[in-house]
Amino acid sequence: MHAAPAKPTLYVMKNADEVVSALASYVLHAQKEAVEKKGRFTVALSGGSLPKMLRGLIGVESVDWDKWQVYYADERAVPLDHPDSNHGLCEKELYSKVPIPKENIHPIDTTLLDDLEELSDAYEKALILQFASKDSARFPIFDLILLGMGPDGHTCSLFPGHELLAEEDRWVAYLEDSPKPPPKRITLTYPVINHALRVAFVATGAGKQEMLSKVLDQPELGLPCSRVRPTGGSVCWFVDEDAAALVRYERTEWEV
Ligand SMILES: O=C1O[C@H](COP(=O)(O)O)[C@@H](O)[C@H](O)[C@H]1O
Repeated sequence: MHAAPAKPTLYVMKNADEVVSALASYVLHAQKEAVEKKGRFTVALSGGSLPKMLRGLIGVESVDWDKWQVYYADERAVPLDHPDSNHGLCEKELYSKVPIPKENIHPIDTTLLDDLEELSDAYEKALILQFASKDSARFPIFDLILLGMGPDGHTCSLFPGHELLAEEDRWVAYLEDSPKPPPKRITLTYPVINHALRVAFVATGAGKQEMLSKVLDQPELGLPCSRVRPTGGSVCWFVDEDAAALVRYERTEWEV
């Protein structure tokens, strides 16, 4: 029998700083559980506003950085030092400030930037190496996927109305028509996101109010963020009061 898709849990904090510390405890808990069970912690990070929100982990002794294996929930097809690179942003906001081994970070292969099919296939192969063969595991099971919510309700590089919302087979897909620049990107697909053990969204600020209410209060709209419903895992939202101002969805008290 298949597990039912998880219902989102909503944690609302007073402000962005409280989101940062709640998120740090949540990530640490996920890390501890994963390392105890498997000796490693597989994480997919987003770009945008997310990397900065991980600052609560910087300088924390109980983070086992050498056990982290970091991938990207989505990436832009640009060189790693380009201002649009999600990897570049994570480097600036996180990796440069913590002792994470370079070999545990898995960026895209920038020799393949001219051929997006090759680029996404190569990223899928990198996942296969980490998570066993594609034949033995239908989809990889990340310990944690950290996501943001764009102003149009997109997450990863899965945009409203885009054909990739219907992808059922590939682990990593590409697009050349992202409505948000840059147009060329690769992204994890829903089957991968919805097989993760934990998925956490982070959204702060009044600019996210309307979209957050649509995503949580009107899932029937089918916005990309609303389609994140892991089966066998959990999905939660870490937001601040500014972002949650219009949301009617039930809140859950955050317990450290
Ligand atoms: O283009 C992207 O946007 C989303 C959302 O960004 P945010 O700045 O509104 O948090 C991000 O999660 C994704 O990784 C990125 O490529």
